Amino acid sequence: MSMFSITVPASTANLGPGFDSAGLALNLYLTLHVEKSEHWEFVHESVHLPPAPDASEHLIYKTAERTANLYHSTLPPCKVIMESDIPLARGLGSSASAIIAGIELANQLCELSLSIEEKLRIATDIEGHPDNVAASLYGGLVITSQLPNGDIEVFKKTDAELDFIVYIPVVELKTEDARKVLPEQFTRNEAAKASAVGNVMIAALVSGNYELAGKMMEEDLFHEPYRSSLIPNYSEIREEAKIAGAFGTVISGAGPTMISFTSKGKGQEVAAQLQNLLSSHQVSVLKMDSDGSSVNLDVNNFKAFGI
Ligand SMILES: Nc1ncnc2c1ncn2[C@@H]1O[C@H](COP(=O)(O)OP(=O)(O)O)[C@@H](O)[C@H]1O
Ligand SMILES: N[C@@H](CCOP(=O)(O)O)C(=O)O
Repeated sequence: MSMFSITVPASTANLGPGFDSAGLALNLYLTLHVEKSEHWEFVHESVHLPPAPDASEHLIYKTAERTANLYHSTLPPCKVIMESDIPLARGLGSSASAIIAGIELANQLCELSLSIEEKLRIATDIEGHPDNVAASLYGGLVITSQLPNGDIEVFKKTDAELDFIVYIPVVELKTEDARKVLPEQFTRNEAAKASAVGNVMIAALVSGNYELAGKMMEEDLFHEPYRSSLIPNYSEIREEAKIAGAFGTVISGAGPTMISFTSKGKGQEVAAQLQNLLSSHQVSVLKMDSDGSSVNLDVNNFKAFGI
């Protein structure tokens, strides 16, 4: 008998030049059903999830324990039944969604009453960058910046008139590996050019000038030039999606999935054309998730368990 469930959306990060800053929540979900138990146990019920490791090795448990410890609290043992639509290590923010789920789990079990800002700060400490975790937590399009004092500023927008097409290859690419190919440093000239591209892209995206936003997405200088060789069919997907009518196509997060932005209602047509060319990719049309993570209490059961 479930006490509560936690739902967390997937996300796409960067949107081209918004490296480690821009994120957008997508309507694929990680769901946890949490039951009281004598000992910790995870049960994975999805083709996207590998067999569950020991609880002590589970990213969600480790995140929940770290969160509880931060507030000098102890997690009561639970059985967690997990379902997921989010493919792992494909650039759709699976680790960020798991981290948000772990924080929400500790927040409920230990009655921490964390604010959304506190959740974001813990999640960013664990993930290393705020883009995916902010999108999964807040929903919508988020533009984030972590300040030197650790505070994280978040701008959120939910009214983008867009469809999103994801091209998911069979192969995995760990974010950790895709970060290793990036330069440690940029010259002032390189940094100025790269941030100018990002500035115009964000201004265009937020103001609804999607033609310009798509054009600038494809001009990224922060990460795409270094990662493109790791991405199956990178140039072909960009070129064919443009011909089919997409505003722009970029690497989703650290890849290997790519994502196109099209006008609302155009997604299916573009996806159908690209799926014909990409027999080994899964091509899907997704929508923005506007709400971010949520917790649904089964009030009767929650009280009955005395938590
Ligand atoms: N629901 C989950 N439960 C446990 N671990 C997860 C879950 N989702 C992701 N992970 C961990 O995160 C890794 C993928 O993270 P990462 O390389 O950052 O790719 P992604 O782009 O999918 O976030 C997986 O290999 C797994 O170790
Ligand atoms: N800004 C990060 C985003 C990683 O996203 P993921 O979905 O691949 O985990 C990066 O580009 O490394």
